[in-house]
Amino acid sequence: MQLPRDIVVGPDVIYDLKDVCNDLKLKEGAFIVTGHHTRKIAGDVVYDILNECGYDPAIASSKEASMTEVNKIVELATEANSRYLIGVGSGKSIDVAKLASTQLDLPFISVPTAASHDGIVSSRASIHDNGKKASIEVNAPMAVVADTSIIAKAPYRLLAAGCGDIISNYTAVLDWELAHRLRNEPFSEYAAALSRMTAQILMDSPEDIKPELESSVRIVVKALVSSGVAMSIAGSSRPASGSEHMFSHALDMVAPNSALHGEQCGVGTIMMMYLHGGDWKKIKECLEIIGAPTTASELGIEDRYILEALLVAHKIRPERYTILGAGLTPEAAEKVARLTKVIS
Ligand SMILES: NC(=O)C1=CN([C@@H]2O[C@H](COP(=O)(O)OP(=O)(O)OC[C@H]3O[C@@H](n4cnc5c(N)ncnc54)[C@H](OP(=O)(O)O)[C@@H]3O)[C@@H](O)[C@H]2O)C=CC1
Ligand SMILES: O=C(CO)COP(=O)(O)O
Ligand SMILES: [Zn+2]
Repeated sequence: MQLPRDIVVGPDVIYDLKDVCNDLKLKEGAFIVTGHHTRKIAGDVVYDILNECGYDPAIASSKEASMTEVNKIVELATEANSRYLIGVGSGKSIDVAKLASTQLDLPFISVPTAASHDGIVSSRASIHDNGKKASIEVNAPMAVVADTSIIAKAPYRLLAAGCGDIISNYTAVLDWELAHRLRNEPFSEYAAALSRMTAQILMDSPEDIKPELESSVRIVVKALVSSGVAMSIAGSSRPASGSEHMFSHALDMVAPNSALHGEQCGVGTIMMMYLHGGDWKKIKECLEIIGAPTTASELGIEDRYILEALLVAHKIRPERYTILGAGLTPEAAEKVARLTKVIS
């Protein structure tokens, strides 16, 4: 099991990066992978911090989580003789840096600028290749530096999306238990309990999550860290990714304009909880309090794509058994989407 050695969360901790690097015996040879927006927000700050220490860093922006971008970063980091990689930004930049560092067999540090997904700490990378998204086992970050002052200034939509990604742990664990019972799939009680407890913390007090509040960011970041740790314990994304994630991945494929990963997973959780016979109304209510989308129109996605995604979701990852089983009939898909008021 791989876990980060240092996890630093709090206001202005980006300026502790030098100490974190020193603790890990990482000095010269940083390669910073950042995004187009997040470069100005934090990528250049990280560059300046390391440059002022005389560590001679290199920096590149990545535009998408694709194998093309991973190959580009591997090439640039090799040319620069880099000794470690730092992913600074959103889910896509972090995933690209994570996979590139694994391919190069170099240490990786995660510096998220938004609390929008639990990949900030996980030993997985979600990368597009040949039109399909793959969840790849990678080395976990050696350290995570989550500056809550930066994250609190990110658009609130990103924080609400992170809550959707956490709440989705409920149905992910139910799917995992189902697969364990029906298919004798290996199951970790500890990873499942950690994942469920993480979702429970948010469900118990969703009103604590508010825009521009450093305390809200701290709650969500800590939950995302726990969720990522649960994946590392399990050695797969099972504790945090079930049928609701398959629905989100399917939506990414069928909808012309998909929404944020965590937003789609939250809406997926409402519908998958209905299929599990659980309290889907509570999930919906909790997302509403947080201010995350609960309907197709709030996602900015037409109803017909929701139905299309529901029909193909079981094919996204056939080896991962979930409540979707061999797939929904068109009538069942329409029923779950209408009853849960995801479509009107
Ligand atoms: N590896 C894993 O275990 C997991 C991976 N994922 C993956 O992560 C991705 C989703 O990540 P997510 O972060 O939701 O979405 P994106 O990576 O699509 O980022 C959304 C946008 O937010 C911007 N952004 C980030 N931080 C800030 C900020 N502080 N201020 C202003 N804008 C900001 C980004 O800018 P910029 O253009 O600079 O990037 C980007 O345009 C998906 O590809 C998903 O599959 C999700 C969960 C787990
Ligand atoms: O998004 C994830 C967990 O929140 C990772 O899951 P996937 O394995 O579905 O990419
Ligand atoms: Zn997710």
